[in-house]
Formats: sequence, C-alpha cells, structure tokens
Amino acid sequence: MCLYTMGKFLMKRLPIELERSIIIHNVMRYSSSSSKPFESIPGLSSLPIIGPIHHFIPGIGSVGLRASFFELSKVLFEKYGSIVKLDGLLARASMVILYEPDHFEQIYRSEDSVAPSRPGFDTLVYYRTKLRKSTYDGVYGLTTAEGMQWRDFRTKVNPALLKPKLVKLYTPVLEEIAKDMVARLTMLKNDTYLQENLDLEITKWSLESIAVIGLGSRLGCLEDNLSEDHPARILIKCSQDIINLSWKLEFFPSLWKYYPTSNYKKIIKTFDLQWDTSAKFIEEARRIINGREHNIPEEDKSIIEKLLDIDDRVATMMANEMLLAGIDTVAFTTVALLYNLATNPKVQDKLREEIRLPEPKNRYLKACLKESLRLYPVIPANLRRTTKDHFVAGYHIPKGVDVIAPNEFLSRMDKNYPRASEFIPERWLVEKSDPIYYGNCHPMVTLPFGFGVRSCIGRRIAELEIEVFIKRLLNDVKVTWEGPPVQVISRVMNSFKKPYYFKFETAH
Ligand code: HEM
Repeated sequence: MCLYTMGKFLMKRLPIELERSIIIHNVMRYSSSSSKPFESIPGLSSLPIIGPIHHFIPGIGSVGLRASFFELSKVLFEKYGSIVKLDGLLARASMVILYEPDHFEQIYRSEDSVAPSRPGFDTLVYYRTKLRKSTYDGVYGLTTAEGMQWRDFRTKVNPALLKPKLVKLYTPVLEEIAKDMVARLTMLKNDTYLQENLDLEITKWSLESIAVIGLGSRLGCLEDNLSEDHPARILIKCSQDIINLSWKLEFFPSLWKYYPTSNYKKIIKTFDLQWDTSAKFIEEARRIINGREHNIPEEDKSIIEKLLDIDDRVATMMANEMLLAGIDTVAFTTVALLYNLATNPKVQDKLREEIRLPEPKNRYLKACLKESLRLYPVIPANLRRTTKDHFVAGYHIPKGVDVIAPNEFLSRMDKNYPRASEFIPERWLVEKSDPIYYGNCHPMVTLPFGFGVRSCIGRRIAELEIEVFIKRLLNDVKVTWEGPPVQVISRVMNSFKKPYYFKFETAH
C-alpha cells in the first residue's frame, strides 16, 4: 500500500476506531459494586488503533518479541501478576490472561453449557462464511462455527469420532502404517536429511493415519520419493502454510480486513488449494463407497462413510477438518514424545519392557504420552470468548473478551507439580499418598486437548495413532538425542526449532 493510500485509509478509519474505543471504554466502566472495572486490570498500555503492539517491538518494546507463548506468559506474569489484560489491536477483541486455575475455571465452566465460544482464525472464518459462502452455506466446521451452528455440527459428528470402539476398529490398519513408517525411518536413520526433515516425515505418517481412519483408504504418503505435486504433499504444505500465514495475519498488525494484503491473498489461495485437494480425496472415498456391491457392518465403516449416512455436507466438512487439524498436531506431539524418551533413557527402557510384554496393558505408555503433553502441548494455551459478564479475581470481565488459560506455563510451575520441569511419567501412575501424584494438582492446569464440550474431537484418534506408532518404533528402535536441549517456537501452535539431533539405532 502506498503512503498516500495508507494516509487516506487512516483518515477514514481513525474516527471509527476512536469512537469504538470510547464505546468500549464506556461499556467497561460498568461493574458490580465490589468489582473493579475491566480497564483497571493490570497489563500492557495501549495506543489508539494499534493497541499494545509497540510493547512487542524487539529492542524497544517493554516485552519484545518472544519466541514462544510460554516465554510471553512468563514475562507478563512476572511483570503484572496473576491477571493480565491486553487490548485488542485493529478491531480485535481484548484479551485477559488468567494465571489462577480457579479463575479461568469459573469462566470456562459457566460459559460451557451449550455452545461455548472459541473464536477461530479470523481469515478462515471470513473465507468460509463470507468469501466462499455459497460453497459452505451454513456448514462451517468445528474450527470456525459458533453458537447453534457449531452445536448442530458437533452433535452430528461426536458419535463417529469419539466412540471407545475406535481403538478396536482402527488398531490393525494403524499397525500396518506404523510398520511402514518404522521401515522408512530405519532406512533414513543415518541420513542428515532427517535433521531438517523429521517433522515432514512424521507428518506424512500422521496424514496417512488420519486419512485411513477418516476416508477409509491409504493415500500412499510413505512411498519413497513422494513428489512435491503429490496431493498428499500438497495437503501437508497447505496446512503448514496456513499455520505460518495465520500467524502473520492474526498475531501481527495487518490491514487485511480493509485491504487485500499479499499475505491475505496467499492464505486465500492456500485455503482454496487445501479445500480442492481434500475434496478430491473425499470424492474418491465416496466413489469407492458408492461403488461397493455389498453392505459392510456399521462398525467397519470409515468415519466419512458413517457421516455420509447422516449428512453429506457435514461429512465433507468433517473430513476436510480432519485432514487440516489432525496432521501437524499429531506430528508435533509424537516428535515431542520421542524427544522426551530420547533424553530420558531409563524411561525409554522401562517403556520398551512394557511394550515387549506378551499382553501389554499400555499403562506406562499412556503415562509417557500424558507427561509429554504436559511439558510440550502443541497448543500452549486455551481460549474462550465470553458471551456474558463475569466477575473474577475482583474484576469485571465483560462480554466479548478472549479469556486465555496459559496451560503450558502453569504446567511447568513447581507450585503446580513437584519437579515440574522433569519428565516423570510415574506421576500419572503412583498412589495418592505419593507427593508426585498428579491428582494433587488443580485439574484445570494441564489441558492439552482443551476443555469440556468444545474440547478436541480428535483426541481418541490422536492418542491411538501415537500409541500404535510408538509401540512399533520402540520395539525395534532405540532413540537418542545428541545435541543441546530443544527450543520451542510458538507460531499459532508449538513447534521445535531445527535441527533435530535424534539418532535411531537398532534396539536390543
Ligand atoms: C495430539 C494431538 C492433538 C492435540 C494435542 C489437539 C489439541 C486440541 C485443542 C487444545 C483443541 C481446542 C479445544 C478447546 O478449545 O477446548 C482442539 C480442537 C480441535 N481438534 Fe484437536 N488436537 C489434536 C489432534 C487432533 C486430531 C487428530 C483431529 C482430527 C480428527 C483434531 C481435530 C480438532 C478439531 C476439529 C477441533 C475443534 C473442536 C471444536 O471446536 O468442537 N485434533 N484440539
């Protein structure tokens, strides 16, 4: 945008934004007699339009640019205490970070009855509900829908995705995929390629796994030399581009709401490509289902087949969201678990012993996964947008505020877990009388899959995929880490800074 256009834009927007600030200011003056007004919550000061963004300017701002949400939570907690306000910038909602689990629990629980609000990415919401309205026509998917549209969708898909029977049903096919993946990792193990591309390889496995559950067929992601223009590779790239572009568009000042910026144009192109590519896979699944000459038992049907029996458009959207929300999340969680096992060899040995039992119960495996998610959740914080007034921690929190629970930060605090920074799966298994027993901690501190009726719909699937893969891998392979401690970067979701210093050897 040239300076002239920018000047014209600001002249037009400034009065609107100032008027908006005055309205918000007046609304926030209201408070119950004993509660202090919202505006008096400690936090970063704001400037008109740009909000508190100047505090994040590297070298100048009071907070600077932080690599991870964990670091940002820490700085704000140390500066302001257990309740921190950040005003929204460029017409975005204000945010409050609550560091006391009782406080965000109070809000989350009272917001949780029918359709709790969790704002999706503004660009994706705009894309689905405005720009491509005719394609989506009221079926916006779990990540973007709100209110009764979300409730209706979720009610339809819950049974197919959350059934406990999932485990029995999909374990054999996931075992096949895990076997192929271990063979591929064993082939690549001495290749320096893995130092920069382990995440890509693990994402190919997670896409192959979610596709087989969601669509009922294998995509071939684990084939050698998967070309860049293979649809599976395109899907992986789309989901990563969406994360990176959303980060730039949602967390930094951007004028995309007023002017089609270059990142905005890129993300729209990527949304189109992701939708068209996944639609091809979904069409293929539909063709196979319709072409089948015999009926198959209900319990043997893939998720899309079960959903197609209920509602065609919901089935298509859910399959699309599984291919979007179900790949990088699982991949990061798996890599984080591998890192914890590699850097805690005794835990790895103990886990291998359990895996090699004739009939393993997977108790230690599940504890390892829980502990890894406590330390390295892929989503560092939870979020709800208030739909009514709340009075919490002595302050008024009005309707329309984003309430953030900094779960990763809280989960690493010694006040919540003894030896909080250590990887100790035993804490999830020991008796109540043991000081490290996880139940001594507030139940809202560690929420890697979110909270209540709006929590992650892919949880069971994700846990199953990871457990099956780790069992197969550790049975055959010993994993070590030969490098400095890993660093986390938050770009919407958490990821590890490369390179990866894993070493894979034959396990004895
Ligand atoms: C270890 C892997 C995963 C983690 C840690 C994870 C975590 C999360 C979290 C924290 C939320 C927000 C929940 C809330 O606001 O309360 C969420 C929502 C969601 N996840 Fe996952 N997720 C994972 C895997 C998956 C998979 C495999 C799928 C695909 C089936 C998936 C699909 C979704 C969807 C569609 C939502 C939105 C749910 C709604 O609003 O109703 N996730 N996930």
